[in-house]
Amino acid sequence: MVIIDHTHVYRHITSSLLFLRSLCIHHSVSCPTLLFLVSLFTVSSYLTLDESPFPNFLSAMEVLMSKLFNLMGVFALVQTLIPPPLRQFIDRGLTMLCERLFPSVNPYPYMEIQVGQNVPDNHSPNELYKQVGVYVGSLRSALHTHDRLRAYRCAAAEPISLNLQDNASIEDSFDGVQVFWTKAVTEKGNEGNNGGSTERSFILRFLKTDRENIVPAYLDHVSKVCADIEHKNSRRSIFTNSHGNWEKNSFNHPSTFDSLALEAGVAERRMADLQAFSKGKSFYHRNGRAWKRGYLLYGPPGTGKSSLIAAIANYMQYDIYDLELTKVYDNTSLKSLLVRTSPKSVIVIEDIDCSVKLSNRDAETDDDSKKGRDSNSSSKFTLSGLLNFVDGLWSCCGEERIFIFTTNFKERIDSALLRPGRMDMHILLSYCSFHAFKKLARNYLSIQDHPMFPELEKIMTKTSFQVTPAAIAEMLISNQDNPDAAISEVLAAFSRHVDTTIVIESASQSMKKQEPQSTHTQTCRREDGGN
Ligand SMILES: Nc1ncnc2c1ncn2[C@@H]1O[C@H](COP(=O)(O)OP(=O)(O)OP(=O)(O)O)[C@@H](O)[C@H]1O
Repeated sequence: MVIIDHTHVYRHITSSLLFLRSLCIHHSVSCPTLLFLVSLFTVSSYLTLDESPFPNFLSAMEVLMSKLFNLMGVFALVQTLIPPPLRQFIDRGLTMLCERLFPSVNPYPYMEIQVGQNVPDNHSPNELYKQVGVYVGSLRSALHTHDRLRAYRCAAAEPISLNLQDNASIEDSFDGVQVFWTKAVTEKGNEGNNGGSTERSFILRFLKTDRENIVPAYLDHVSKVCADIEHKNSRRSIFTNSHGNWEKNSFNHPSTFDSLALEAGVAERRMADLQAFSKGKSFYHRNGRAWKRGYLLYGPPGTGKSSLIAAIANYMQYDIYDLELTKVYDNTSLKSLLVRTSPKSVIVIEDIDCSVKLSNRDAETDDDSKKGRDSNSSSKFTLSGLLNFVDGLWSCCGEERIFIFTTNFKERIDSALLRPGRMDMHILLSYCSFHAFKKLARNYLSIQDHPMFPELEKIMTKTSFQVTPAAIAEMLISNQDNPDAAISEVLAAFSRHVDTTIVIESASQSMKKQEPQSTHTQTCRREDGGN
């Protein structure tokens, strides 16, 4: 009696199936070849069995599978010995034979798309080939499933990129569909002679039934991911306008949301807003809005407006276009500058109230003003030109852009420029609070707490004397190796003013009774003449 170990048989079956699958996928073995092999096994099993082929189905299967398994090993060995062109020839022949014999059976369920190094007609480099290389190297599965990868770096400052070894394959999925990439390398011409050449390509393989889901959506996805990676890896640039053109420079400002001393929760809210913006393409399009965002940063000098712009650009990994309005000749050149900005960029106009005379439209009286012109200069550039720049038909000729205006005097800016849609958020950057001070102390002095903190907090909340983060930063920098001295200096600066402030405040209050006046103006004046 034959005792059959069922587990043994199942294990054979499973491993054989897995082996078949991997042969199909990674080694371009088509179904006809496999059908041929399996038939060969069946016949050989039939011949080698003592009795009828099916005296006991499971024992027959066991024999069959063990033979199949052995032959697969031999096949894999032979496969390495057969040159690829001959292998492809045999495969094609068997595929055609199979299609003739069994027209209703799909002998090769996979579809392949070859992405070559060059465009076939004009031999120019195939951009998609480069993109696939970047994409495939970025797949996380590459690190986990491959023991051998290639690493390269194009320039010293660029990050390291990974890529597949020649003839290696990798699996990916898109919208629930499984696809496989193979980095194919074919030798052409006489090997070893100068006339021979190497043809490289990526081959995308997926089930024919998935073709509708894959082409072109998946290839578009590959291009997009590659563009994102390249954008992320590229170095930031800052552009400034000169003679109607943008001049490019590399942007290395180190400011980040972490290095900024802001009020509690401000950095987090800004980052959340920026994140929502960067992911909001479909939201903006669905609602018929141009995919752009406008921020007005206002507050006294030295409160971090420029630093916040740099932090935003670094956080979003956007380039900066620093628009100098005094160098813009007319509305047409403004428009042409706008058209030449790239997507994923921050367009900045600093100190918008001082750049050119863009006074309140309602208050414009003379002839030039009626035409919307800046009467103080030879410029034909107008306020309405600027309004259209930020939120007109031309403002949406590039996508994913952030407009940022800064000013020390928000009240001087025309309300039309500040309305939502142009400046969506107005962000006040103000004098240094104790919360912001602690952040500066953490960044500049590397301390989280200090015995003098409670006293400093008390004084900072008690006095209306205000100091900008820039001024505090200076005190900390000059004592960066000595936290005690640094905190003492800040404490002394506030203590010196605390009495003065009380005097000024009480004087101010008594004056207010006669004629209302801003305490804020008093404290600012004190700071100007400070120390
Ligand atoms: N909130 C802040 N957090 C950290 N550093 C700051 C902050 N504000 C100012 N600083 C420091 O002070 C210096 C000046 O800041 P910044 O140029 O950003 O100020 P600003 O508001 O743009 O000034 P202005 O209105 O004169 O252009 C920078 O070196 C920056 O490091």
